[in-house]
Order: sequence, then C-alpha cells, then structure tokens
Amino acid sequence: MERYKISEELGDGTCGSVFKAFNIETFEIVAVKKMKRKFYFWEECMNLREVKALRKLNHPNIVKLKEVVRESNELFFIFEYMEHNLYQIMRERQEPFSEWEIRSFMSQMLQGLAHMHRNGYFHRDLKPENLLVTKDVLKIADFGLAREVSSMPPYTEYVSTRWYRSPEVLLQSSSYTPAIDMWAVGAILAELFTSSPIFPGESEIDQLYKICCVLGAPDWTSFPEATNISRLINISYSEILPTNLSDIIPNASPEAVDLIMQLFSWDPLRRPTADQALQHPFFNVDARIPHPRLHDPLELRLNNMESKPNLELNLWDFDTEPDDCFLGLTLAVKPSVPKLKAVHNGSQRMEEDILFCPSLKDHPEQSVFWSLLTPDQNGIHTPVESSLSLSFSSIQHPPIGVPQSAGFTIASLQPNLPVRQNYWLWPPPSSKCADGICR
Ligand SMILES: Nc1ncnc2c1ncn2[C@@H]1O[C@H](COP(=O)(O)OP(=O)(O)OP(=O)(O)O)[C@@H](O)[C@H]1O
Repeated sequence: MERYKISEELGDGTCGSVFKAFNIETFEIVAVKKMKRKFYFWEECMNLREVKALRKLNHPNIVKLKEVVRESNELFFIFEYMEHNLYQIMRERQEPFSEWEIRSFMSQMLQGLAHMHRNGYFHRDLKPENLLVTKDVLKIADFGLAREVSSMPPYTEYVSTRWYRSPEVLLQSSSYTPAIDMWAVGAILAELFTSSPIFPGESEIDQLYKICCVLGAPDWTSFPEATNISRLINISYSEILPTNLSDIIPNASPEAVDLIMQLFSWDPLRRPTADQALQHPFFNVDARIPHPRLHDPLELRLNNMESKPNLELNLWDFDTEPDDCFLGLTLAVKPSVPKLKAVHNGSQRMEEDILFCPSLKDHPEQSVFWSLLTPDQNGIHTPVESSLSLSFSSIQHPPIGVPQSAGFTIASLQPNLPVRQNYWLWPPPSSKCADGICR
C-alpha cells in the first residue's frame, strides 16, 4: 500500500471506509476501500462477494475494481475513482433534474444492472449512495451484498437499506430474485424526480405502511411463502387508499409514472427486468417535461446531513457464509434512530424525534420528518507488514452527457399519509455542509 498516498475520506460504509488516494507510481487517482474486518488468508479475500462479483462484471456502468491488497491482515480494494455519488448530487442541487437527465442516469443504471443480472448476480443494496457519478457517467458500486442468482434460498432477510427494500424482502419471503433490485430502481427513479425518498420508512412495519399508502392494499397472492406476512396483515387497510402517483410526483411524465408503477408491482414476477425496463417508452420520450414550481408558504428545510438511513442490521440478518463482510462487525452496527431537524420559514429551528407542526395556518395537516444517525468516522492506519495484491485489468468508458443544474422545493409527497411533508429538500450552498459529505 506504500504505492498509494491516501488523502481525504470519501465514505464510511458498513463494510469499509473509502478514501481518495494517489498512486505515486502511475499518478492515477483511485478510491481505496479499507475493509473493517481483518483478513488472515487470501482465500477469504478472494471469496468475498464483492471480489467474486466484480471480477466477473466488466461493464461501463459498473465500478471497476483494479486491485485487491492484503497487508498486515487488512484488506484494501483499489477502485477506479468516481467524483460523486448520486445522493450527494441530489443533495447539492438547487432545482429538480430534468427528465432528460433522469433518463440518462436511469438508462446507465439499468444497463449496468442488466449486465449484472445476465451474469448471474443481483445487487441487493441499490440506493443513491451506491450509484457513483463522474462527468455524467453513472456506475453501480458496493457489491458487498451482491448475490449469485443461482445461490440457494432461503436467504437471510439481510440488510439492504430499508427505504429501497422490496416488499418480499420486508416480508421475509423465503426466496427472492433480481426483482428486488428492480423495486429499488423504482424507488430511485421516483427519488430522482422529487429529490426525496418516496418510502422513507422508520421501521420495517412503517416501511410497509408507507408503501401501502402509495400503492394501496397489497396483492396477497404475490407472497405465498412470506414468513412475515403478519406484518402486512396488521396494517389496517380501511384507512389507506391508493395514491395517484402523478400527484406524488407531479413533475414526472406519464411514461415515467407508468414505469415507476410497473417497477412497484407487488408481485416480483410482474416487475419488468432491467432489459425490459430499458425498452419502456420512458426511454423513448425525447421531450423535456416542464417542472411545476411548487410553492408553499411554509417552507421547511430538511437538514440533509441527517436525511439518509444507515444500513440497518439485525442480528438475525447475519449470513453464516464465511464471505459475508458483516461477520465480526458488531461495532459497525448502528440502529436507525430518527433525529430530526427542520427550519420553519428559514428562521425557527426545531430538533426532535418526530416534528409535528399542527399550528400551520395554510396547512392544517401535520408535517413529519425523518432522518437518522450520522455514521462515525474511521481512521486508516498505515500498514507496516508485507503485503500481497491482485490486479484486475482496467477499461476506459466514454462519457455520457448530462447537463448541469442547481435547488427546488417540493410539496406533499404522500398525500394519503396521516401526515404531510412540506419542506425545502436541499440546503442551499451556504448551509453547513463543509466537507461536502453531509451524512
Ligand atoms: N470508487 C469510488 N470512488 C469514489 N467514491 C467511492 C467509491 N466507492 C465508494 N465510494 C464512496 O464511499 C461510500 C461507501 O462505499 P461503499 O458503499 O462501497 O462502502 P460500504 O461499506 O459497502 O457501504 P454500505 O454501508 O453502503 O454497504 C460510497 O457511498 C461512496 O460515496
């Protein structure tokens, strides 16, 4: 690892901390992911899902693993460096993405995903943070949870980030398929329009509840083997009516709404595959859709430093496979605890677990905000012992153009919820976000 000069930390995930680094031999800028657990044998390293999957998956829209280094029983992945992740980009913008931009991001994500699924893997943790972007080229990253399609169920309920989790995973269906990634694609597509998660569940039950609030009553027959079906049964449907998705995502074209609805099929078998989604009319519409500016006298600014969920780990989620990166990671496990911040008309700050604003003149509905703990930072230690490394061939990919832009507001995202959200989505550039990470 002495070839690499480590600079800033780029991210701190469940399995590892990611740093920007400079290769003093090749002058290349790379991203170094230092795994949190120790690795005493090479075999363990090569059996890691992330390594196994990325060695097989060579695609312009999948982040390139260039090298694996084991040094002092510590494991480092050397990735091609990407400038941003999609979450950061959404947070920093001052206006919504155009449908053209969304189409470009989505098409790249789906092409990477289609390649992955065709090659027998599914990702299992798709979310904006795991979509890396440089000069408008999007690449899927973080294959720590990637699973071979041919691997045998039952799978553990595991740990994908709750907001992007499919109903069959929430209901602990004994088997699931690449369709779980397609659910996450739907959630990400909706979020690209609104810059706010469409199903920001605070718990697994709340996650299902929020899904039902948008989609209406579930199709029970879609989950014949779900062990946790009671989670769904316990939700009182009499109080929940399905929502018109166009009301929730007013800036989406009918084609986009149709694609999102298909991706949000309760039945995993009815969700389009990545290849099928790429054939959807959404990708053939060339018109720019105007974005209605959504005004609201009460502008509540969500502090996005705390607006994303941590990866949620349950003790029973731990896989017994030796290649599971979570083994021995108890210190990295953080529960998702709501901690909320909002600004009323940019002046009055409030911070509590759940913030209700019942006294609003123009909006008698209550407002509620969600956010979660900030991950701890982890230092990196200079290795002292001998090291081994494994290199992978690299490829160059042509950039795909997406115009730049910048901030916007959005009104109610979930009209059927007993609460209503009205807030500024992204802090302006002047807000405290000094390191550009804001998590
Ligand atoms: N190749 C890269 N270039 C630049 N930044 C990167 C790269 N890979 C990862 N990152 C940054 O580091 C963050 C964490 O990386 P990654 O998701 O791989 O770690 P993890 O421990 O598996 O995280 P998670 O808890 O989401 O599973 C990413 O969200 C991204 O911001």
